[in-house]
Amino acid sequence: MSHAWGYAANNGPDKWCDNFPIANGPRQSPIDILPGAASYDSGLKPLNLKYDPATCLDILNNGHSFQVSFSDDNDSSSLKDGPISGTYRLKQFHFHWGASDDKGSEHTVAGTKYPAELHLVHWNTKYASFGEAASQPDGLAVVGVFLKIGDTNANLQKVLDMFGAIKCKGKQTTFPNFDPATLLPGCLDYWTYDGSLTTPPLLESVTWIVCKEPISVSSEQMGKFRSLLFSAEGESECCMMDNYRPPQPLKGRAVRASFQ
Ligand SMILES: NS(=O)(=O)c1ccc(C(=O)N2CCCN(Cc3ccccc3)CC2)cc1
Ligand SMILES: [Zn+2]
Repeated sequence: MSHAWGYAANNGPDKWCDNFPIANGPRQSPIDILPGAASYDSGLKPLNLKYDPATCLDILNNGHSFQVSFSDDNDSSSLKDGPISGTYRLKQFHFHWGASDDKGSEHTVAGTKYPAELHLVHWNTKYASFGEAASQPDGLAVVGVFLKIGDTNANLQKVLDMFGAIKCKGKQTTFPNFDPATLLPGCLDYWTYDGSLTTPPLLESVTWIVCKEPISVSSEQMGKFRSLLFSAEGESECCMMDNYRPPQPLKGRAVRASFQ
């Protein structure tokens, strides 16, 4: 049976526990990050991100967000060091955003919501595939980057310019030679904690790495995000917005900081 989960009142985050009881589990994401309660860990290494634009494949409207997917049959685009051991390969990146600029991020910082949040999804190569890794406690590492209203982001605009081809759920088009490193902030200081996927199946397999520094996005660019549709061609149009899960209980977890 396919689970028709979404972000509406009848199928949104408050209803996900009906089909995915792990929604009330011990290591759910996102969380509200309290910088004053995070403990600086001098043992945390700098993030070692290596991305090859040649691995960029396509862009897809999956009905919940849009995602840019990468070929992951070698380590050309991968994450090492930081809080993790071994090598994690980049699988895809996607975003979450709000109906207005005062909300949209999944993680919050001392209650502050950003208008959007980028997730770069990586899987642990000690497992055979993303799908296998997604069910393991150390299977995934997701780098989260906040978007903050400011100057137009020319690198992000390259992604937004593809939206005409993926307006509706299920639409996909090729997207060669995009470098996801251009979406990273200049400073890679981060918070890290053990968490989960923020969408069903909400698997508790994610080492979260949330960058302290946001990247910029203009208010007009945020409007472009909201021009995508949750709905498929021929269905009544439903604008894609507020596709974020609110913060979940910390349940005793430690949040570590890579910076003082
Ligand atoms: N917001 S986030 O936490 O960064 C996030 C990261 C990844 C996905 C993701 O790619 N998907 C699509 C399909 C794969 N499933 C896992 C799976 C389920 C069944 C059989 C194998 C793997 C996960 C959801 C979603 C959300
Ligand atoms: Zn996400």
